[in-house]
Amino acid sequence: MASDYALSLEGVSKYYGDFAAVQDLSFRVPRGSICGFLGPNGAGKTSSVRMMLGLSQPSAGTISVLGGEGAKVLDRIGFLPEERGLYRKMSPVDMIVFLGGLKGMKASASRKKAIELLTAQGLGEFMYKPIKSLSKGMSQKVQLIGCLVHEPELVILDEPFSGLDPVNQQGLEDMIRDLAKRGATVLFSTHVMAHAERLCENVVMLTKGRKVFEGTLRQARERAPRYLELEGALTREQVTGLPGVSEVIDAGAGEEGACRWRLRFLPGVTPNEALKTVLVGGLDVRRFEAHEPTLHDAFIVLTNGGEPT
Ligand SMILES: Nc1ncnc2c1ncn2[C@@H]1O[C@H](COP(=O)(O)OP(=O)(O)OP(=O)(O)O)[C@@H](O)[C@H]1O
Repeated sequence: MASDYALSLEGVSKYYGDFAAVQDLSFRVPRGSICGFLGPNGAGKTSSVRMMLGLSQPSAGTISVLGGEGAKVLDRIGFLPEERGLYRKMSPVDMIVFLGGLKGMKASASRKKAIELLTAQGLGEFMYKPIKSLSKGMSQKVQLIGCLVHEPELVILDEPFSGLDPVNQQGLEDMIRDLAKRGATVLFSTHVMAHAERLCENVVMLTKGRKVFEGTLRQARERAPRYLELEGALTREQVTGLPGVSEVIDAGAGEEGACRWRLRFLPGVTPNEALKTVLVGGLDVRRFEAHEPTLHDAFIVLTNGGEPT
């Protein structure tokens, strides 16, 4: 029976000399899912991706890709590297036919697919012009289409959103969703949490080569503290005494001389009890706002601001 996982890493480490770029990394990506591979600069994302593809060998541990090893299943993988590079004098169609050929596609089949995908991505009028006449966003789309032309089962995208404007970022998000809809597995690396928040079921977070989190978006957000902001004629003593409060931060002056307090809560405690006490107790509150943590909040906590915990 085929494995339920498109990608599986077990105890993987990568040393460059004495320096450990990746340490004891284990995680799995279910088939047909979109996985965000998250971490600050230098976390070890690219080093890990290169090992998944068989472009470099792990110093320790094992990697299974589509039931085999990266180098053996390369034809079933689509890869967008962080460093982009296209032949500037070639046209998008010829470039994509060339890239399809590297994956064993016949020129007639890849040409048909290239025209179809370029047209769908709004590049119809540029498909026979030299790539050097395209904008950066357009070139990036061409490179992405080049890595998808052979309809790979697993798509690995290293920092695919970097250098794209918001409209092209949105277009790329749509392309990633479409890939998953047709059954492909997508893993993309990024340090911008908003993309992962919109796209992923599961995320893996790395810091300084070590995994600090693996799980669903909801599980990640639960790791960040919630907070409640209260504005009114309230003293620090009054808000500190509310149920479940772990920390009180002065958030500056509110309107008409009111105080603004930001309250953090003990792990697992919701702000509900504190709010009830405020309202039932008749405290002078003019405004309140409960803040649900975002993936960005979770990233800051889980990566300890980029330092290992
Ligand atoms: N070939 C190499 N030789 C020595 N050190 C390397 C090599 N490649 C990467 N490193 C180091 O390993 C660490 C992880 O780098 P890597 O490129 O994997 O991180 P990353 O998470 O992809 O970072 P970024 O988001 O900045 O691209 C960094 O400290 C980097 O300097």
